[in-house]
Amino acid sequence: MTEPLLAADGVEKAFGPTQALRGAGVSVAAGEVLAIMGPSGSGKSTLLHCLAGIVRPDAGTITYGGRDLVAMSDRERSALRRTEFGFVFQFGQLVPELTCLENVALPLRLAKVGRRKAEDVAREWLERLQVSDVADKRPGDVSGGQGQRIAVARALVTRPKVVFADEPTGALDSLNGEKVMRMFTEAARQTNAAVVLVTHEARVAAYSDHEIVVRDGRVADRELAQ
Ligand SMILES: Nc1ncnc2c1ncn2[C@@H]1O[C@H](COP(=O)(O)OP(=O)(O)OP(=O)(O)O)[C@@H](O)[C@H]1O
Repeated sequence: MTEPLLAADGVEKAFGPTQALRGAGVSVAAGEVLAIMGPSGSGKSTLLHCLAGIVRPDAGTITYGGRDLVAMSDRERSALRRTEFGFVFQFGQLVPELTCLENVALPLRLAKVGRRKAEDVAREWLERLQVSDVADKRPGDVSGGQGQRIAVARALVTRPKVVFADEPTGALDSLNGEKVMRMFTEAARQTNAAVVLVTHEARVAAYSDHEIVVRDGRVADRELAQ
């Protein structure tokens, strides 16, 4: 069995009186795409946020590359998110004032890569996601599917070890949603990144290697996708 890169066990999390997670466990290996499915309010996003070090669980363990994520300081976790994790969300993640190329180059610029080099690498990612033609447009002037492919390029440009995606195709029609998923999972596999994907759509989860179903804050089911 492949060694997990990221693993959670017995994770519990309450928001006031709401017990969002009640002992959830899951693991993902490098190069693997994991889909977290389940009904609305079952705890999918909370599990993703715990795995990504955004939310600290009340109990349970989360290990990333052999390191204890729960024990890390906020500063260490935010450094880890910046350097080793990438994120794709449903909406509003691109900076509207920047061009698509500048948006994709931004994480590299923040990591102190020079402008020319950052833009060269960003251009390669736009090509890979087949959105080179909108490089000089602003996010407000591109289609929803193009915008999500730009968001995927921006998440992958720093070659993160894990990419977290919460309903990345939730705002798209099925044709565009599948195109985004195909390009996203292909690109992630090429870089050997693990992908943790929250979705309620079976056709999106079909791009994963493993699916789990979260119900009432627990992992109800774990099965190999075909
Ligand atoms: N920051 C928060 N403050 C208070 N309650 C929260 C918070 N985040 C989540 N919850 C609650 O925790 C439960 C699980 O929420 P979560 O967003 O993880 O579910 P989900 O399965 O991702 O739902 P959806 O598919 O609707 O996005 C819900 O009852 C939700 O209202």
